[in-house]
Amino acid sequence: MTDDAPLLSARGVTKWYGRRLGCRDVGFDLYSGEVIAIVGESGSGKSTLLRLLTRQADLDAGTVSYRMRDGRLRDLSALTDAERAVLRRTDWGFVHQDASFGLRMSVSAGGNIGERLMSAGARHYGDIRAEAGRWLARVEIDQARLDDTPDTFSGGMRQRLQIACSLVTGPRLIFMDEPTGGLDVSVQARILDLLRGLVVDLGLSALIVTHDLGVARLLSHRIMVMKAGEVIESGLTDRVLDDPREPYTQLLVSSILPA
Ligand SMILES: Nc1ncnc2c1ncn2[C@@H]1O[C@H](COP(=O)(O)OP(=O)(O)OP(=O)(O)O)[C@@H](O)[C@H]1O
Repeated sequence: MTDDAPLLSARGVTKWYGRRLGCRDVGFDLYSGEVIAIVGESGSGKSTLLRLLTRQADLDAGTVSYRMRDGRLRDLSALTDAERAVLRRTDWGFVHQDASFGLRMSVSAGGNIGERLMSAGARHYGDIRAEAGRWLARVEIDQARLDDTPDTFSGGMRQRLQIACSLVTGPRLIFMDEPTGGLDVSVQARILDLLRGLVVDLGLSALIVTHDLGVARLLSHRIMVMKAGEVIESGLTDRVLDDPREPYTQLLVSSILPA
């Protein structure tokens, strides 16, 4: 397996909720160092797709494969629960819109980062605490807040802490679901700046679900546009946003549709 092989590969990914379509026949390859944004209006299937890719929900049809650290592309369905858990704890990071999905709100900031480090095998208390402090600084949270709990943090600080927790184990792939949703515009801008810097510095791959085309423009190399559960257009971000081919994408870009 060469480095040209995709990191994540989806084929024919399909999910029904009873008779309601979640998503249908989605296929794409994500390469190392690449950021793909999944955009579309509310209910178009973005979060469903993300849950299927991370195997938080079962597929009705299709496959999702991931290139493991040993270079082998493995079908995620063929992994044991333990192997999937290791991926989630170490090689994948998650940033949720709702920080309470990604953080333990009554555990200190240092404890949140430390737990993730320990689940990846770290044992030495002093090292864990030092690493947690470094990561707080890296996401621009005052290290004096190391022992404070996230329920005393602002929304922006919680997102920064989620980012620190997800990156501390050196993951290769980050999944983000509306990472700046619900934040003030100025707070959003600073977090997007931080994310953009980290993605570049660490050479991360990421999949970002967003209804905000500005977020997609700033962070992603490629875009997939979803409508009613299907990917109706995909391509390089600038091409899709500056020269959308599908009438639906044109409406989305001109903000006529509620994104
Ligand atoms: N757990 C569920 N049970 C039943 N139907 C669901 C479930 N989750 C999603 N759906 C349906 O699947 C379709 C896609 O929803 P999904 O949440 O993936 O869209 P979305 O693009 O992420 O929307 P939003 O931006 O509002 O989160 C919708 O019709 C939704 O009602």
